[in-house]
Amino acid sequence: MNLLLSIKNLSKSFKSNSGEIKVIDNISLDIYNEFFVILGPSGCGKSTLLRIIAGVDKPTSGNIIFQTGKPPRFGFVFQFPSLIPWITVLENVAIVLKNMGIPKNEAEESAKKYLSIVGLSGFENVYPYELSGGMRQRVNLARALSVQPEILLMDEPFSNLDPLTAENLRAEILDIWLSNITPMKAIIMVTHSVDEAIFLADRIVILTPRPSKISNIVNVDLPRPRNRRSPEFEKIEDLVYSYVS
Ligand SMILES: Nc1ncnc2c1ncn2[C@@H]1O[C@H](COP(=O)(O)OP(=O)(O)OP(=O)(O)O)[C@@H](O)[C@H]1O
Repeated sequence: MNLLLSIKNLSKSFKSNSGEIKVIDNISLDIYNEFFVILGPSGCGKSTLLRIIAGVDKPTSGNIIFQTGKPPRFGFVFQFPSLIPWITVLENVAIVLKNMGIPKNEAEESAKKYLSIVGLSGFENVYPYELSGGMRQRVNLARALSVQPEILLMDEPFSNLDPLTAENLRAEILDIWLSNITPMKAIIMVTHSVDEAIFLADRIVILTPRPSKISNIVNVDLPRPRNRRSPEFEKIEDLVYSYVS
């Protein structure tokens, strides 16, 4: 495995009316080319950690060292897709590429390609309000993939979807990840679902309640697609639950 980034002695506090709230307490982690999941209870600081990795928030102390010496290209998928309502699905993806300076035709061709990868061929010319929640999240994913990220950051991407849609999308993200059709070297995903973490991850870091420290790191060395009913899956589930509780 190739090391991509090292989180070194990272702490984060926020100022509030009642004083300082410490959210992250001295976390150090190495992330390799892997599907890496950050698991922890609500409010422990998972999203904050993801935002700091992305460079959109700053740590109070500590830092992140990128192996290449500079931050890689990130793609983001958040829990709630933030699509622009008055432009089509195709334009919602292409706009990101046009903003990067890619010419209109090329941006639209590329947007079509990524919409097809996420199973939305034929929906290019519809508007976001015409889509189901799952389809909107697919557009979000197409948009994140279209920038050809080296690291895809996902913050609870399935938690606002119905169970069946969430399960389909999990399978598709795994397919995309395993097929190497994109230059993605790692996926870093935040969740509070133990089941989802074990289903998807190569490794899971389990955080404690706020201020979050590392409780444990678990390797999920199971072949894919994973069978949730297998004794091996259940064994890891028991182990992870023993660390979260
Ligand atoms: N900009 C901010 N200013 C003040 N407090 C903040 C800010 N961002 C986050 N927090 C606080 O930091 C804590 C951690 O928030 P964060 O969203 O990182 O947690 P989380 O583990 O992702 O939670 P959840 O699973 O519920 O989404 C929370 O108590 C939150 O209120």
